Amino acid sequence: MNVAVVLFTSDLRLHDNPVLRSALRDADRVVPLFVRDEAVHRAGFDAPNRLAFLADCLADLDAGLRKRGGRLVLRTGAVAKEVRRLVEETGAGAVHMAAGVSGYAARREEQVRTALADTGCELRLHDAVVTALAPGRVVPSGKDHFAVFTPYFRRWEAAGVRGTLGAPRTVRLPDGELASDGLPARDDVKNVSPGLADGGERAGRKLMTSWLDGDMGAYADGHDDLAGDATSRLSPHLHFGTVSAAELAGRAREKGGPGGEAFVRQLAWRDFHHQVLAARHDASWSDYRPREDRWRSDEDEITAWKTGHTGYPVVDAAMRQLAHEGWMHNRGRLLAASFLTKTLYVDWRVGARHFLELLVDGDIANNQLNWQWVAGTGTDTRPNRVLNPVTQAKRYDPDGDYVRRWVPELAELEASEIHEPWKLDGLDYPGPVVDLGEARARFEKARGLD
Ligand SMILES: Cc1cc2nc3c(=O)[nH]c(=O)nc-3n(C[C@H](O)[C@H](O)[C@H](O)COP(=O)(O)OP(=O)(O)OC[C@H]3O[C@@H](n4cnc5c(N)ncnc54)[C@H](O)[C@@H]3O)c2cc1C
Repeated sequence: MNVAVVLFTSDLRLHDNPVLRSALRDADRVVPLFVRDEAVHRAGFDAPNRLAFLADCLADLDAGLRKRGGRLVLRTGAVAKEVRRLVEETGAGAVHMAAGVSGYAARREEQVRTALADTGCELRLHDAVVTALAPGRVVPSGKDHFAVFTPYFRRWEAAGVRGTLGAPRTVRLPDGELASDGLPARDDVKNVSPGLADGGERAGRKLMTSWLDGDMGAYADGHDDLAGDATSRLSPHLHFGTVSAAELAGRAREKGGPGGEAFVRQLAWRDFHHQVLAARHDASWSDYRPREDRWRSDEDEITAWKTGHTGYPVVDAAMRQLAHEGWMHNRGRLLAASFLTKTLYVDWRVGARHFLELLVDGDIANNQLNWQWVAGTGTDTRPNRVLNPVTQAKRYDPDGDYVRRWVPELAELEASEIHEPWKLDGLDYPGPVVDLGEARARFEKARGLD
């Protein structure tokens, strides 16, 4: 009996999963394993919204495996130790897992490799599982990653994504009993955002299909329209791997048209940030391009930002959407992050940490590098641009419907009033936490632009 272990990580799916397919090709018995890693818990990365979504994903993965004759084995502890234990229990000859991009993933890979060193069992890593294109697959000459998106995108497009793999028909477990912890239940997780989406591969594939079958044409012009909500909302599924980035990019490319092209470009942004982090693990919490910032830290202002009470309606709407759904529209993320880092001139790490506490798609590569992009310490080629929350609101929420949805205090206001409520009297809504002109001057001085 030839046994392989499949260690599921950020690839909680049966469709288009090169890790699972390789294991099934190489071995006649496969043990699907997920380890609830103590290190993730210690790092505080198991925030309630992601834990709840993960519970859905594990339940669905287990159900899909059972339909095919298998099941998910769940263990809790240090990943390397648990993998070794299972290898000893089953006599597995190989452990298959997806290659990751973060420092955490690199350490985990190394620990598993070390733990297996004297077992005769090999670790096999698979590329292009978490991303559509593997990090390092395209690089500028003499460098290990692209630091600018546009040239990366040209090479990304030319390289093309790999073909899609189907889901396996059967998964055969080794003979005998295998111990497993009980699956976590979403309902047992406390402090979950009330509007959190459902997780799991079936939910992800349903969303992907309706997105690809829908009017993607509207995406090209509408993806920045805050109230229109015309983006895919697939980010949590891409984060947990319940939807494959390669399959999604391949299918969106086939669909084509301006909407399909604009959407594929966003998927390439995801790969771009992943290849930056893969080459620069330190960029998760250190400035990618230090600017000698001496950030401010006013606790009242930070609290106003976190709770959606800055007095700038579009920023407050975005922050309240985050609290309610565990998700925020991309334009909202840009505005909220610009407001914190450039208008309040607060360290991007404060904002990134808060986002990671709430975002269901909270992802080290995408979150930290987007925060750095906005703060001007990352890969933006115009690092000192400041987004004005009033002009941006008038442009991306012209009727005020996004603000009305999330800031009920302002629901009765006309479109012409809603983005500047300080001009009106008698509202139960805070005044602006800062004057925009003064804030811009402060930022320009700090960056030596005055
Ligand atoms: C400050 C800030 C923090 C962010 N934090 C995260 C995060 O933790 N996790 C996360 O997945 N995305 C993050 N993003 C990127 C982006 O906002 C979300 O991916 C997007 O809003 C998710 O919605 P969607 O799936 O409907 O996107 P769509 O517009 O439908 O795009 C499809 C997919 O493309 C990818 N994508 C889109 N925009 C970006 C981008 N700017 N960078 C990288 N990938 C992108 C995402 O995987 C997304 O699901 C952040 C952006 C900013 C400005």
